[in-house]
Amino acid sequence: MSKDLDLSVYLVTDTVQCGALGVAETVRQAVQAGATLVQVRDPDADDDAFLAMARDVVETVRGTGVPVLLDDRVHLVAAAGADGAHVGQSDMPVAQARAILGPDPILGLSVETGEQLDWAVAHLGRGDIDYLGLGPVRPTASKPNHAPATGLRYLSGLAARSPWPCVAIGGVKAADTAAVRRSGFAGVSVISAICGQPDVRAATRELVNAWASGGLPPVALTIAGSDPSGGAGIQADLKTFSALGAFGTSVITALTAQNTQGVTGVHVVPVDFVAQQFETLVADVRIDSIKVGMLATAELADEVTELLGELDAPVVLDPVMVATSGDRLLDDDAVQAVRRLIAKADIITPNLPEAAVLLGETQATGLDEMSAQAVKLRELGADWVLLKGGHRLDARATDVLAGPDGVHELVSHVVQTKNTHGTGCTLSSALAALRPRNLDWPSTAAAAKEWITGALDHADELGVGHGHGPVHHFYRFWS
Ligand SMILES: Nc1ncnc2c1ncn2[C@@H]1O[C@H](COP(=O)(O)OP(=O)(O)O)[C@@H](O)[C@H]1O
Ligand SMILES: Cc1ncc(COP(=O)(O)O)c(N)n1
Ligand SMILES: [Mg+2]
Repeated sequence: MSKDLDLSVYLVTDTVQCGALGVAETVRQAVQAGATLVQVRDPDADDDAFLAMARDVVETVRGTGVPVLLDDRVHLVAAAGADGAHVGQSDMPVAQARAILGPDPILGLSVETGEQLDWAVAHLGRGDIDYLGLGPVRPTASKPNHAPATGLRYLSGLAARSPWPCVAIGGVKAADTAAVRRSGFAGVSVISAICGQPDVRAATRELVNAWASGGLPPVALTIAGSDPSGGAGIQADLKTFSALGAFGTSVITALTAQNTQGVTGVHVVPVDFVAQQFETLVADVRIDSIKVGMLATAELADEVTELLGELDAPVVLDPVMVATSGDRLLDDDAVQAVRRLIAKADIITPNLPEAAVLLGETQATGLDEMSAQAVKLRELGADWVLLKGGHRLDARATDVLAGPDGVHELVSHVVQTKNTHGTGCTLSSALAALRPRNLDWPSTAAAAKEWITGALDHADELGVGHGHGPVHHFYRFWS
């Protein structure tokens, strides 16, 4: 019988390591960030204290679909309302545990050696247990008396012989996750990689992402126009992706003839060929995040709206209307089509003039007005709105992020430079590059804002063009 167990990021609690945050709160945050299975473990607690803690944890994850197992104490599973148990080699024998639990609850078994695996294979039925925990991968503080760490290579040999899915346990870190996955395991089981980490959500997210990607870098897609001067459009997006560790792919919507002083012409790619670029790409390449920029015409905007429906990846929409130089990049009659596209986006990044056009209002001048407009823009259907304040710099460069739980400001110092060509393109593609490795949009936006401020800080080092030059996408790499 398959119980459809997702073992990929399996949290085992440690009361001491969870520290002041506590076991239940640690579990709550980890599950929120994507942990798939939880085991309550505290060998030192008496049954009453353990039961209370287990009930707390069960209550905390209720409704999430994430199962809760108890370490060792099979007799408390029913009382705690837990979904099963995990037994070690020196705990209650599997047959007895299964007899107490009945056929449905989840039962896991720790295995450390080839002999133990051979015994399990010879004596246990396929349905007696649901998974094996193989370890330790490294020596750990949680289980100091256990067998010396045998390492991943030895354990993956056991996993290959196991008729049950296996998780790797014992000192596993996010950086090990890709290797664990490639070694044939169904998941990583961790204590200290989550319990006691300064940011439990971020630590869990790192494991979840590392597992999901198998250690591969995210692939980001930009759907945008070309800027031959290299500071905006597709060129800025690919540089940004590269600088931030995402593999860049692109679908080109329009060619512009453009330099740092202005746009002298736009050649729109036929809609069918935009679709062909997209379909050919996604037929072969996984896409982890998408940035949409210049759309030029209503027809293209509608086509892209349709195409995005085929992918399940976060979408950043930069509703590009006018270049820094003042030249139009979107037909007047295309604004309605861009509004339709907004409903397909997770986050939109208008500048102040674009926000005013989308709302049919005058341009915001104060921060309160900016917040109000950001909130109103959410009604167009994107969960998140990053309203950029580059067109109203005072003592600070302040952007406003509006989301489901309110508004907050993203603040940086003002950079004294005229080289701001492509700042909007660069910021939106930074969001797309960073989202797969961050927990949520607020943390992604904070990282993107910090990065673009650095790119502006170093813009004058490039000396490209005579007008509004580009920002320095590779400031973290070039000396
Ligand atoms: N001179 C500056 N100093 C610091 N940050 C800036 C400056 N100009 C723009 N920014 C920032 O760059 C990003 C792009 O904003 P903005 O210039 O409004 O977009 P767009 O290029 O689409 O008009 C925002 O985060 C904004 O705060
Ligand atoms: C092809 C293309 N796409 C977008 C922009 C907007 O530039 P900015 O990032 O300064 O808003 C641009 N100038 N050219
Ligand atoms: Mg812009």
